[in-house]
Amino acid sequence: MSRSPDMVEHPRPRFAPWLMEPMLRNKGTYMKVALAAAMVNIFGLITSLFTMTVYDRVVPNNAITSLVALSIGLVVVVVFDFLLRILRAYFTDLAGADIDHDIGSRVFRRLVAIRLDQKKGSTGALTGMMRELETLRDFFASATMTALVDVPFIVVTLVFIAILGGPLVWVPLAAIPIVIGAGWLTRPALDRLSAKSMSEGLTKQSVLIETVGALEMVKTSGAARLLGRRWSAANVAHGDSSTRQRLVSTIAITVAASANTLSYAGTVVAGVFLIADHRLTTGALVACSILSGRAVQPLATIASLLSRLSATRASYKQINGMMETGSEEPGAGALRPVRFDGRIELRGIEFRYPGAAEKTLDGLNLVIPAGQRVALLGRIGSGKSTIARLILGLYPPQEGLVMIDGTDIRQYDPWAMRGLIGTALQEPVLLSGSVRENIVLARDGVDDAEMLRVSELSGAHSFMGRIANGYDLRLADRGEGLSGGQRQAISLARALAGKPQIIVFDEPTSAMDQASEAQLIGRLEAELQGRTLVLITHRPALLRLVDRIVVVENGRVVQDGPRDAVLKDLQRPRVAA
Ligand SMILES: Nc1ncnc2c1ncn2[C@@H]1O[C@H](COP(=O)(O)OP(=O)(O)OP(=O)(O)O)[C@@H](O)[C@H]1O
Repeated sequence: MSRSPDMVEHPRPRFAPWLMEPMLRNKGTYMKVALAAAMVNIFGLITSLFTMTVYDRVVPNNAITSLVALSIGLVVVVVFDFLLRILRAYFTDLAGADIDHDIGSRVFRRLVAIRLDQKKGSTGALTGMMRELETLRDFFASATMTALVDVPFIVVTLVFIAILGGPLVWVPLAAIPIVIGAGWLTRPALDRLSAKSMSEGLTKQSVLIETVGALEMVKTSGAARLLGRRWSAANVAHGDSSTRQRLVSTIAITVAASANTLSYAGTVVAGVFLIADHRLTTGALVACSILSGRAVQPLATIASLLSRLSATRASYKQINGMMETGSEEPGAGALRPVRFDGRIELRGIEFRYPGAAEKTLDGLNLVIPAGQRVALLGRIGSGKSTIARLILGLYPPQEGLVMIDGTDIRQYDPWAMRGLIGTALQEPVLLSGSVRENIVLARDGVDDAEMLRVSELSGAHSFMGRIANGYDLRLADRGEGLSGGQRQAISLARALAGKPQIIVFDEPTSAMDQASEAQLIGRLEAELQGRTLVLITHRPALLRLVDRIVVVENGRVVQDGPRDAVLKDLQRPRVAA
């Protein structure tokens, strides 16, 4: 009788697809690793048989001819063993590098697509988490794979000992539970300490990133003392938990090492009695003592892996948390517009930032017809930049709709949609690399001619032209090496490149002098004809660019009309209530 599909339970996979898929893709390579590892184990057994034969047959009979033959055989085994070990390491690294590359790109793609309203943790914590990928890759892709192949050979080795040495097999058998027990007993403490140590490591990283990113401010505002305190507190906490974590894992690893020695020595001691009873030859004893060490050895490796398992699990949880955070990655049915007319509508918007007590936008309605140029005015903190963020789909509103060209923007592929909107936000953030790269940003359809055109428009050309190799000038992180106004001009050029039909400018000239601003406005007037402009500004001069002014207060539109009428009204002296 066939079961209905609904009755079939689908257990949650133990590991997430971002980890499993790249590993399974390398199945073939791991099979080769397993084969090489199996051969290496078999060679180990052969070596012990060689020793036994030498002790039992060659030494008593002084059989030099046999010794030569055996030695030649052994040399062949050693050569193969050498080659297979190298191949094993090579294939493991090959698969590791492939997995690393695959997981790395998946995690990076996800990081860029992370939904800002669901993002948790500071920049430092997020970058620290990327470092955890190393721990994860190393565990899953390298060491564990090799160790796992050795495990079945524990049984084979024990069977060999039982055949050669009979009851001697009880010695390594007794050592095995000790190793496993030490591993399991220390696990809970290790789990706890690993998670603690990792989160404290991330705190350290956060302080560091914040300090390095704001070095100029740290020096000028005297923030070094505050940050120094935070750094040493994070350092002490991290040092403390790492020391404890290492201590516990050392205990487990050392128990395994001691069990290995005990197993070897115990076999020798017990073997002496068996030889006395004529139940064992000297050669068999030597072979058994070698083999008993080999039987426990993989467990020692596993004990050390178990001690790393906790750290790996903590890293896995951390990265998986990020991978499961809401993503902007578009579904299969997402719309990918190639051009906008430029009509923007915000309908009944209620918006509160995650964790904020107050609503930032409260019942906001705004329709901007295609091709209209609108300024958003309002006091600081009134919600103007938030409106821009909502139009760009950086945050979804809790209530209401944001539409472009009559379509709810949630239906658009966010990357495709933002590619059609020219955006210059309040903080002009440049990247390391050349000025050219900063303007073009590897976008299709922005060639050198377009780059020069927009640089002239934004005013960037006036200073880039004066610098030798202007556009190939390499900038340090965040565009260090350029003035605030220069950075702003480059960020404007970036926004204008490709002639987007919709432009969103947030304080685009705040760092410019009046003359540069006036020239820019003159050039933009012609450029922005027929395009939709959302301009957020406190600078009156810029209002020349717009047809309409919308005044925002406490997240609502309180005034809206043609530019001159609203300006006149705003300039009228207010009568105190
Ligand atoms: N990422 C954020 N998380 C939480 N609250 C935020 C965030 N960004 C802004 N806010 C809050 O939202 C409110 C509106 O901010 P917004 O940046 O939209 O103001 P604005 O009108 O653009 O101000 P300004 O003219 O100073 O740029 C502010 O009270 C601010 O505290």
